[in-house]
Amino acid sequence: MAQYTQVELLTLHGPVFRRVSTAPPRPATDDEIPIIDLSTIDGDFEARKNIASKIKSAAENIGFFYIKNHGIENELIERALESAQAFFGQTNEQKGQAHDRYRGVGSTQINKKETKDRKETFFVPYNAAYDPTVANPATTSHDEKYLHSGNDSFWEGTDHIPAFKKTTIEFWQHRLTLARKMIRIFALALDMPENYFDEVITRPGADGLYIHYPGLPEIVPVDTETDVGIGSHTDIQCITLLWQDMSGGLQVLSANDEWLDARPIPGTLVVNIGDFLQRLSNNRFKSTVHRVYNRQSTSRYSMPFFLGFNPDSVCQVVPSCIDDEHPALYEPITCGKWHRDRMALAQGKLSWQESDYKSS
Ligand SMILES: O=C(O)CCC(=O)C(=O)O
Ligand SMILES: [Fe+2]
Repeated sequence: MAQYTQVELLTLHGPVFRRVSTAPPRPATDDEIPIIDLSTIDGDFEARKNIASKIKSAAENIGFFYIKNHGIENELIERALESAQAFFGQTNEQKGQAHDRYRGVGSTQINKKETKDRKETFFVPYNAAYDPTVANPATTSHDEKYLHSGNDSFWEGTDHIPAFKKTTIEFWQHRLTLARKMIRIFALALDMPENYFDEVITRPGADGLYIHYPGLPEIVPVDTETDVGIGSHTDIQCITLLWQDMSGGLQVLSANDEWLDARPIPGTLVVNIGDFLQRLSNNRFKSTVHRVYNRQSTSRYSMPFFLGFNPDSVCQVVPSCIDDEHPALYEPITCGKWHRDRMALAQGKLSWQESDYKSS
């Protein structure tokens, strides 16, 4: 008989409980987490519709899939990985110099019912000055100023790492370009015109991260305070593009309440849907619970990229996801407010009762 436990997630509607099998994670089959080939993404419309139909089915089922032939050169990924390793290889004091972009091991706890996260992170938020599609980066709205800090001084603390800034920005730019192409495919997958979301991704939330999960001997003895790499959670914004090294450890909660290993596959990125896109799709596309364990002796590195929509654009449930049987479940809202409130909730600065999201 299968045994179950529960995962508790903090959401803006209050806590949500998910049943989870206590069985160890098992490998996902190719049907469960499919590999989708993007080699024709720049081809004709029929080819893009074909990709969209595969993404639609993955998005409606598990909310996770791999992409291959995604157009980001392996050479660039290797350089980015070297930059991440050089950054995390510094002393804590040196890492602290990139202070507002660096979070140390155990400084976050994404799931309050699990342990602190045994990972360290460096992140780069959206900056119009690096966005290849923005002609005049100087003009920013209030919300953009909040999310997209133009304060670039943190790079100074990384000056001594050769090409760190250049490589990090280059990798961020390529992922932004790919994420925008993916959002056009997602519009098709939602049975909308391809350009449906174009106006809300002109200056989007776009956070590029380097993550290091230290190996176990680096924390002696085994530290029960920081057992999980990153606790069970869902991503906040629209889509996540994730590069992971060959360590393994990323686990995805299936619709049957089982943990599945999203095993590393060379040449691929993992794509998953976040809560904001789930909301806009009236829950048709799934924002799926996932977590990372790194219980081996060696480091695990990953590089996620989180795409939201423009923080000040009001977005409503996509019309194709509403009909008589499926009325809109959610009010229009900006991705900026959604993101800010979710981050505040995660940091304990907002309790769900205070928020505007309480269901009546
Ligand atoms: O490191 C990974 O593989 C996943 C990280 C993740 O889920 C996150 O940062 O939201
Ligand atoms: Fe995540």
